[in-house]
Amino acid sequence: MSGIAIITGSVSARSKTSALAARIAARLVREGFRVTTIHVRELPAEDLLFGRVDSPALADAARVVAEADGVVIATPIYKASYTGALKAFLDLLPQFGLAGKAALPLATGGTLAHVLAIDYALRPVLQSLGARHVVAGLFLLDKALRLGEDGLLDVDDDLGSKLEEIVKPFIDSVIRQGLPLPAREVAA
Ligand SMILES: Cc1cc2nc3c(=O)[nH]c(=O)nc-3n(C[C@H](O)[C@H](O)[C@H](O)COP(=O)(O)O)c2cc1C
Repeated sequence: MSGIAIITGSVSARSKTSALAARIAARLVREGFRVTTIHVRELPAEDLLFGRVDSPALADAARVVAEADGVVIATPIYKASYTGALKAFLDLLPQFGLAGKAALPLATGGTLAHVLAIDYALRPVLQSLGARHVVAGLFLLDKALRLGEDGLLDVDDDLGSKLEEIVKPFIDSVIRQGLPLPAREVAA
């Protein structure tokens, strides 16, 4: 069974981004993946800031990423980019910590002015970490996301089909990486 690591970058306890990530997690579990979610806000802040990679909580989180076949990164946009908390965690990963993995970038934000933050901010860092395939991501406006009392995301048909559109290529990419390369590519 392939493993997926989901990394959420919100610092809020009641987070629309984390609710979005939970929805994606449930979809991936239904598909048969083993899913582990790392909420960066739950990692020890001082260890994160001081780059203590050997702290047990950070070492565990890094191991989850290392062992995953695919990674979903879900972040709110802060100051036109992904959050500093997320960056602190990504900085602790090895230089090519996403090598061989499929990656799905997700962002929530308050303004469409920053809809491209996925492409100009998040995608380059995933590529620099060696991700094999960064699939098309999704930016959602916070006002389009509603949380229920239980903290779960209300998903109407429109949102449901947007999520399906981005999850399917990610699943295909994770599955494809387990397949042998065509002979022509191996010989090259
Ligand atoms: C400190 C801070 C900075 C923000 N900066 C931006 C921004 O530059 N662009 C934007 O679109 N939204 C910005 N937002 C809005 C959040 O991205 C948006 O509300 C997001 O959905 C919050 O996600 P969460 O509920 O998971 O924390 C900012 C919010 C905060 C708290």
